[in-house]
Amino acid sequence: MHCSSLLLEEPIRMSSILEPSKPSFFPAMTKIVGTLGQKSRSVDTIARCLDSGMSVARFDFSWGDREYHQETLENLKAAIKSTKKLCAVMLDTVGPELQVVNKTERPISLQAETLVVLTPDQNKEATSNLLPLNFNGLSKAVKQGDTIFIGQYLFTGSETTSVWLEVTEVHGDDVTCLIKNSATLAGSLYTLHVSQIRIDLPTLTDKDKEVISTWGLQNNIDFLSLSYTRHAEDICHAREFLSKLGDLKQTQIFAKIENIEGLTHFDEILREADGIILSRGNLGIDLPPEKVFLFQKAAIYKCNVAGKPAVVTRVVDTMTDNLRPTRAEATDVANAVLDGSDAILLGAETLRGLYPVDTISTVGKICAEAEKVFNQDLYFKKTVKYVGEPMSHLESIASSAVRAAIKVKASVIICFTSSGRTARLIAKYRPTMPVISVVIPQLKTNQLRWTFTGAFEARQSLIVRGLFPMLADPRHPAESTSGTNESILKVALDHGKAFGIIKPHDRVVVCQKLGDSSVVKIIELED
Ligand SMILES: Nc1ncnc2c1ncn2[C@@H]1O[C@H](COP(=O)(O)OP(=O)(O)O)[C@@H](O)[C@H]1O
Ligand SMILES: C=C(OP(=O)(O)O)C(=O)O
Ligand SMILES: [K+]
Ligand SMILES: [Mg+2]
Repeated sequence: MHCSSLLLEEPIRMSSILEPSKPSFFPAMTKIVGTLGQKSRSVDTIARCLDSGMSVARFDFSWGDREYHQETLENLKAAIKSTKKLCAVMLDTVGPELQVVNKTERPISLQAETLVVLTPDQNKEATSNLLPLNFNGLSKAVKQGDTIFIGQYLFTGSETTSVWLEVTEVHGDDVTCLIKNSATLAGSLYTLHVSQIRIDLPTLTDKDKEVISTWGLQNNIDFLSLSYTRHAEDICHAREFLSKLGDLKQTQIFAKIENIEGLTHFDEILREADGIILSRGNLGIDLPPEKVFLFQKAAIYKCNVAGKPAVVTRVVDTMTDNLRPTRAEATDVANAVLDGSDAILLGAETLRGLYPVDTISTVGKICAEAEKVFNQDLYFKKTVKYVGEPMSHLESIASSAVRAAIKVKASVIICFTSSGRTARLIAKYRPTMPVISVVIPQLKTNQLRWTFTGAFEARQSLIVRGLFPMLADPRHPAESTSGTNESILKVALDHGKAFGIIKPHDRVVVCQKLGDSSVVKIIELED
């Protein structure tokens, strides 16, 4: 994984492409977020997902109730225990998502060139010419000629179960549309998307607030995935809401950019958010297809230079039903890694797919191959130039640690961190070797009870490219004032050896704060 000799910007010997990859004890540096649901909720399947490289589990409240998701989460906990693999928890909100309500769950066949009426009257039964919605403001939001898309939850955009409509008339609360392609809507949950309009619904809905303050609080969620983030204020509101919920003030907020409104406010959203999810499913409907790549490259660049994680969705849709991705999908995953993304989010593939575990391992393998040819040198220079001078003390130390590690061909960087800040700054410079971030717990009190910090910080690094957290023993002194306190370092080295990433005679770069000075040191191991 770490000593790459190939660079895409240089001529590659074609036969070298076929050389087998060196066995790696570590999964890819790029992280995998899996959406857990019907096909990925047993303890056994989740354990295999963890073993294949999933490090964040997404629970999407667009569907399912609290009890259902709690059962899945209990299974996740059991799987974490049996595999000894850490996994973070992400709660995904419903937000202003428009849904077709099909209470009977009978399939509805829609015929091209016929008319269908969209109504807010949810007491009506869904039929081939009438579709009830969960929203009563559609007729005020659309006009004749607008394009509407309806697809099953986690649609790919091209299946025979998705339909495109054109608005022909608006009367009262109802909207009449011409069906552009024949399709059969099967199942109970259908998402409706109107291209490029504003939906007058709050980003954090009452249902979302209820779920966060019950399920979210009970389970100490690491990430809130804020669906349809459209403005920076959406993040501020969500942050304010979380701040009143005890430990959830530590929850990180990832803004999902799913429409043009979010895209146009990208810079202000990035300033407030802890990370970004490039929600290509919905955004791919809102944007003309020829513009999607441009958004992806521009957004990932901005996340990279800000040092905030970028997560890309909808990568191997066809693996929902197939054991192998298409060539286009396989290339797309690699390109996401080359663009600089931190993590890949799997949706339908793990939720209702036939091959959740194979999907994770296939995506992981593609990521690992792409990481080998990632032009770290170019990336490093670009980032240093963007940051400019004078650099902050910590940023200078972090970038120097990465530089030193590459120069001496270190097998791993070990960093000590409490808040996670140092680890994130090291990851920002995209080292080619894994970073073991040793999270040093701090004891804190609220006058009633003592608690240790560190668990959130460790799990939250599971979405950052290259970071592999390790929780330090709280009995070790948190404030190490002398270089002689090396006991935690020894534990970290042993951890790396046990995982097979550190071998005898390897070089290791260590980045730590000692008293009020920061040090980068290079150690050469004996045996
Ligand atoms: N070898 C070590 N053993 C124990 N603690 C250490 C060692 N090296 C550094 N530390 C402690 O780790 C903590 C790292 O936190 P800090 O430097 O504040 O990072 P961040 O800003 O990322 O939270 C500090 O409290 C530091 O004293
Ligand atoms: C992941 C996405 O959103 P959802 O929450 O609807 O799956 C997406 O739009 O790509
Ligand atoms: K959602
Ligand atoms: Mg979406």
